[in-house]
Amino acid sequence: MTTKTLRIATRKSPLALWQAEYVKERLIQAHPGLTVELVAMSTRGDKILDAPLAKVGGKGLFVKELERCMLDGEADIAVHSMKDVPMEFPEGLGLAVICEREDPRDAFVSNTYKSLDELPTGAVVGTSSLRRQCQLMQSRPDLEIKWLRGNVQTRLSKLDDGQYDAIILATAGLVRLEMEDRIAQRISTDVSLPAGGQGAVGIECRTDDEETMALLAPLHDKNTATRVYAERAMNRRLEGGCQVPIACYAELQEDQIWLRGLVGSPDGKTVLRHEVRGSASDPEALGIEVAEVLLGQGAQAILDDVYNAEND
Ligand SMILES: NCc1[nH]cc(CCC(=O)O)c1CC(=O)O
Repeated sequence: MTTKTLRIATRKSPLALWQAEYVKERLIQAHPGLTVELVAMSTRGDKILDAPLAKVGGKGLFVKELERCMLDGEADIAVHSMKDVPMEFPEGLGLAVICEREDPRDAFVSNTYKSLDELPTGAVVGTSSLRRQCQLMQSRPDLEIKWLRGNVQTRLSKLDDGQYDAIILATAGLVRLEMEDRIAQRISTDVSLPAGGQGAVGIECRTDDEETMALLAPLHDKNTATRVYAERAMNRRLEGGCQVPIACYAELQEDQIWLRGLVGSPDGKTVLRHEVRGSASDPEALGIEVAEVLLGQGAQAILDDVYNAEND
């Protein structure tokens, strides 16, 4: 029995709160007697909804404010969607645990059409992810991609208003929010390769807080972590910032990792792909290998164009 209280810093969006509650429940299950409190905060990224996210500091913005909360000692841990976690951590903080992955695929959501293939020529599809846009445009250059931001509920209400024929969201978010019935199609990873870390929840804490790290340990899922380490190593080598058309996805096949990576132009006209299979004992090496092949194919020029366009 422990009598400790652990505080979780979290954003107030429904998905962030779900993830924090999930970690809280699992911690209490693993450690009867442990008290877990949520410290919910509105971050700047949640308040500024009219500007492109990249212009208000990127997705990393959400994470930074939670990190400040831990460094100030107002919270002990922060729970994140792994795909939103920047590659580098501030001094004194680190990723302690990665929990078991939910379905990593992108979801096709529509009130009219059952699948991507059913969309008529010129249909309007909502997403603000350059990764999704690039892959959609590659397989369906006739589609019109329209900007879509906000949390999952906001995005769904814009679809329901009739502003889009379909929108693309992460399956994991919809499943967690018990809105699985909104998913018309789980898009094959061959058609839309996910973002690194998509569908996985990670927990960050102070690296000198051994007591907390020991409490978190039972939540770690080794297989998910191996896969996500490979994906993040690729992103890190490509210096994949917040809003870039980079995709990667690792699967385990016995003791092998199969890692697929992609960098493409937002219009889908240039799409570089590479995949490797290799030992699961060194996931980072595989991530770096895929990144270097993509760089050899010209990935840097594509990424530079995206960064320059963003800064216009
Ligand atoms: N970009 C925001 C975000 N961050 C994590 C998820 C979904 C859950 C996950 O991937 O873990 C979403 C929503 C979405 O992309 O539809």
